[in-house]
Amino acid sequence: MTITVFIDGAEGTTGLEIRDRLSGRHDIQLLTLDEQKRKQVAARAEAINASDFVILCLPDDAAREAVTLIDNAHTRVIDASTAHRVADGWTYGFPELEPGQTAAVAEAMRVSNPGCYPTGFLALVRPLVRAGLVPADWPITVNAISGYSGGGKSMIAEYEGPKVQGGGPAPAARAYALGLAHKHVPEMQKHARLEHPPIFAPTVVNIYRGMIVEVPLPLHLFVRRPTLLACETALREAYKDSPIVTVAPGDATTVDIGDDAATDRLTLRVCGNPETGQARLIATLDNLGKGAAGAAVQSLNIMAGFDQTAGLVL
Ligand SMILES: NC(=O)C1=CN([C@@H]2O[C@H](COP(=O)(O)OP(=O)(O)OC[C@H]3O[C@@H](n4cnc5c(N)ncnc54)[C@H](OP(=O)(O)O)[C@@H]3O)[C@@H](O)[C@H]2O)C=CC1
Ligand SMILES: CC(=O)N[C@@H](CCC(=O)OP(=O)(O)O)C(=O)O
Repeated sequence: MTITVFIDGAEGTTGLEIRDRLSGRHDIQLLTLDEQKRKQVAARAEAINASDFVILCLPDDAAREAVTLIDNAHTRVIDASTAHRVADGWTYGFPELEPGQTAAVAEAMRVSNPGCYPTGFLALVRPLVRAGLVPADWPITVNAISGYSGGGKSMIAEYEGPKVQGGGPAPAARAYALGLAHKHVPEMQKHARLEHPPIFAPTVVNIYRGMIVEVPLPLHLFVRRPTLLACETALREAYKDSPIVTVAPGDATTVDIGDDAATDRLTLRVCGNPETGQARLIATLDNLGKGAAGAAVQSLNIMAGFDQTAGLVL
C-alpha cells in the first residue's frame, strides 16, 4: 500500500527532518509545493485535501488555520505544533505513554505530536504516577537542557548568524521561561495527570540538537517510600515492548546531552542515592528526533498500519 503525505511547513526545521525520514520510502508518496506556493493558502488547501495524511510543521496559528482548510472526511492530521496538545478531539501522539495508546493513535483522524520537553518529562513521570509511586499531588519540578534547533529557524539564525543580539557570541547556556508559564506546562500536567502544574526550568545551550530532561524526586518523603529500584522496575515494565524507549542502568556517572542526538531514541535512567532515597530521573533524547520528527513519523507509521519504526534512526 502507498499513502500520500503532505508536509505543511516542509522547509522548516522539523519539516526537513521529517522529509529526510520519509524520502526514499516506497510506501509513501510525498506531495510537495514549490517555493512560490508553499505559503499560499489555496495551494496548501489543495495539497492537504489531496493527501491521505498531512503533517503540520508550522507555527501554532498556521497549524490551526491548516486544520480549517480540510474539507473532506479522509485526510488525517499529525500536528507537530503546540496548538492541539490539550485540545478535545485530538489524540496525544505518544504511543508508549499509556496502555492502549498505540491503538488510539492507529484509529485517530487527528493526532497531536507531544512537545520535545514533555516527551522526556512524561516518559519519566507518567508510569510512576500511574503505579502510585509518585503522588499525583506532589509539587514536581523539571529541569531541562535543549539544543538551539528547538527554537526553529529563528533561533538557529540567532545562534549561527554572524552576530548575536548586538554583537557578542551566542551564550553557552541561557535559562529562559523564567515567568514559569512555558507553553509546554499544560500538556505536562494534563498527560502526567498531576494535580498541580510542574515547575518547569528550561535552559537552551549552544549546541544544535539534543536534550537532557531531569526530574529530581525526594522518594523518602513519599507515603509509600519507593526505592530507586522500584521506580526503575516500573519504568522497565512500562516500556518493555518498546523498540524506541529504553531504560538504561541508573549507575551512570555522567549523562551527555549528545547521548541520543541525531537519533529517534528516548533513553531513561533512575539515578540517585539509594541510602537517602533521593532520585534524579533523567531522560535523553533529540528535540528533533523523538521530540518532533521521529515522533511524527512513528505516529504516521502506526496510523498507516506500517512498522512503527520504519524510517526511524534507532
Ligand atoms: N524545532 C523543534 O525542535 C521542534 C519544533 N516543534 C514544533 O514544530 C512546528 C515547526 O517548528 P520548527 O520546524 O522548529 O519551526 P521553523 O520556524 O523552523 O519552521 C516553520 C516553517 O513553517 C513555515 N511557515 C510559517 N508560516 C506558514 C504559513 N502560514 N504557511 C505555510 N508555511 C508557513 C515557515 O516558513 P519560512 O521558512 O518562510 O519561515 C517555516 O518553513 C512548531 O509548531 C514547533 O513548535 C515541535 C517539536 C520540536
Ligand atoms: C530551545 C527552545 O526554545 N525550545 C522550544 C521548544 C521546542 C519544542 O519542541 O516545542 P514545541 O514542540 O512545542 O514546538 C521552546 O522552549 O519554546
